[in-house]
Amino acid sequence: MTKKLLILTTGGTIASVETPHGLIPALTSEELLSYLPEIGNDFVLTTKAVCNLDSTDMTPDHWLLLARTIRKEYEQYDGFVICHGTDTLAYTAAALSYLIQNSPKPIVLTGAQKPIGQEITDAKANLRDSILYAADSLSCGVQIVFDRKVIAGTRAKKTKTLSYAAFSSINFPILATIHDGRIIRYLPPEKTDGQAVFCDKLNPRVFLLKLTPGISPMLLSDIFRLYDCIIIESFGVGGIPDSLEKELFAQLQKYAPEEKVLVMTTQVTYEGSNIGTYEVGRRLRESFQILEARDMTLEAVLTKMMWVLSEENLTWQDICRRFYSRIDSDTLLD
Ligand SMILES: NC(=O)C[C@H](N)C(=O)O
Repeated sequence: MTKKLLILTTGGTIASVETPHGLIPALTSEELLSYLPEIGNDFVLTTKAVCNLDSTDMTPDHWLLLARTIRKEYEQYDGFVICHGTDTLAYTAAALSYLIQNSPKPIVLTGAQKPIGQEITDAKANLRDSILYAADSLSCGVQIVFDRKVIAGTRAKKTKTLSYAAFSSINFPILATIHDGRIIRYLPPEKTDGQAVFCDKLNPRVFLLKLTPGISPMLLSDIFRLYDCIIIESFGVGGIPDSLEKELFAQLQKYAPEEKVLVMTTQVTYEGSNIGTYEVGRRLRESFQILEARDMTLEAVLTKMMWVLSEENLTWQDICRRFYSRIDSDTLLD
């Protein structure tokens, strides 16, 4: 049977045109697809514009809108392709991985470094590969297809600003590559027979504090007052500098661990954190109940915490269980 796919567009470079003020997303979803006239012979493709933004302007509300749109259309289609700007694509992919879990149908995100209307562009190949991947019977769950690579939705990070190879899979193997329309899978997908589980809430009050040498503790009390979760992006495997420790510990003592959730992660891209390694980190772990991101990407930690804290009245045990639970127990994805 011919596969029916829904192509959702959100803007980004892929749909942008050159203007005197710089690139602006302007193409309609039909115009975008018209650049691949031949692909309509093999699949039934329907397009729908969700928004038309540079992905700099995507927010948690847009992630919820995308999840709601897919939920509404879920039964009508065999798979979904989301065209998205590359700058925050990894955040959207991670957010959708938590908002739509256990999906037997593929939800593929793609974009481009060059607009689809330009003579030299990666947009057509990325869009074509995404459609092929979303139409393949073995595909399932949330993934990014970009520059011939298939990356798990919670493992992608934009690591190049200009190159076509814009995304890397962090601390996890690439799931597949696509060459001349052929999908070569490195990890066999575990297709679930169950139902997709949709979530329609996120808690956006999650703050990222990136440590810099000699950082001032001045803003800590405001951050703790305004946010429900503080992610500290530490330097290496993890540690709290002297300049911050006194005020951080004072703030943590004021709240129960479930009131203000502290998550430790690292600003180093590969190999993850381990706060227990050095004295500068272990003191924190021995004094307070905190979460550790270990090898997760920042994009995944931030969006997962928004999902974890979307439920009300969670105990510390509930928070730990939700944060450390794997969204896919077979492939060990957090
Ligand atoms: N390549 C791109 O798509 C970058 C663009 N600024 C965006 O994220 O929308």
